[in-house]
Amino acid sequence: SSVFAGLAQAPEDPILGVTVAYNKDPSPVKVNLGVGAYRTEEGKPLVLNVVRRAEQMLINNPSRVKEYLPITGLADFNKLSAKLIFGADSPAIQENRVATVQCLSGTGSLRVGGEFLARHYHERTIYIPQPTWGNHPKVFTLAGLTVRSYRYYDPATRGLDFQGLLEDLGSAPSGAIVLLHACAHNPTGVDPTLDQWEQIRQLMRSKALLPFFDSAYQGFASGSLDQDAQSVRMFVADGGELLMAQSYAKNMGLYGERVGALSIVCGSADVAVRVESQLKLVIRPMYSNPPIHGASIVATILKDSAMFNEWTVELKGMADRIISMRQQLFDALKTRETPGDWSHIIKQIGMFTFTGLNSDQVAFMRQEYHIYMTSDGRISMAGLSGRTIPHLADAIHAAVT
Ligand SMILES: Cc1[nH+]cc(COP(=O)(O)O)c(/C=N/[C@@H](CC(=O)O)C(=O)O)c1O
Repeated sequence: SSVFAGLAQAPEDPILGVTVAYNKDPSPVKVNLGVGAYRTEEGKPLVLNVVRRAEQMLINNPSRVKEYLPITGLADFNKLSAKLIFGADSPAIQENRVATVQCLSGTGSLRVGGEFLARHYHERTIYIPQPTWGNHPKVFTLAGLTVRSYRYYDPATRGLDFQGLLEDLGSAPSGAIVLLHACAHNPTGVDPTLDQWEQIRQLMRSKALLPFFDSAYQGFASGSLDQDAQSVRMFVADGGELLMAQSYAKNMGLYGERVGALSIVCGSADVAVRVESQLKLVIRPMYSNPPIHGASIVATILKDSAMFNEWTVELKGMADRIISMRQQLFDALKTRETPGDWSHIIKQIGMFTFTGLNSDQVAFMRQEYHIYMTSDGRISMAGLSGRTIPHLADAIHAAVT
């Protein structure tokens, strides 16, 4: 017998469980469009050339050791990560008002930030977009925050519910925390325009709402690292405070290395010093200190201008391939005269298309066509290729007719 004999079987994760089901399917025509992980035209995971070069340099470095990193992580990596998202000319960086800690990828950065806020911030409520990344509510609830939603997506227009967003944030208690996707909103692929971001910023600052940015796709939405950071930089430019979770999983293809950073932009340098000291008390009993390998790869690339440029070229290549998948899927549905307006496929940006297909149609496509996607109708465009697009278009056509 076991002391855990009474334990219930937990359900599979809505996103990562799709890969579990996909792996069990023996069909030769199966396609995995679930997890947001980039695949090449040949359907294979991609290790960027610049990452391989950086790893080679690290391995060849005779003085390389495997000592513990500080609780806050690799110092070079932290400085370079802040520069990447806030900009090399960021006033907040120049005034030493940014506390940055290396965390376990985007998820770890969100969790450490959530725990820090639950411990040290006066407002325990965090407003997250409806819909949002499936893990967000669990991360913040377990961190000790109270999760509420703000309207974000309008199914009727398949666009932003901007009025609903402004109303919900307008009626939030002053000082509440607001989670914002920096770019390439997951799962909808719908981002506010720069004008709308400015209205959001004004409303939030007028109510002292605390921005918590989640940047998991910088460079993936537009292909430009700077363009995809514009929303964040508008908030930093006004001198206000914010939290920022960064992930290198997608834009540097470091999924399994778990490389990310949490930055807190503070009102003054001496506050930033105290914030960093308190972040260490969150991290030490959680995982003590972060892994060295992935952060060393990122620091090697970001600090060398030639490697940085090579990275931006490879990143744009990934973004462009995803955009061409959008166009090809849209064209394939047009050719089939599939009923409905599918223009959102080419209007949405980032890794995902929020198709509008319902859970029954998703289940049908899995059973009949071995297409694997999340039940909310989200498709990871990076999982497609010229070879699989016709098969997906056939499945969508059959599902809606
Ligand atoms: C918005 C967002 N934020 C954070 C993460 C966490 O990424 P990390 O690997 O911890 O750096 C992901 C991952 N999203 C994809 C993978 C996943 O669900 O874990 C996805 O939505 O498929 C996000 O989509």
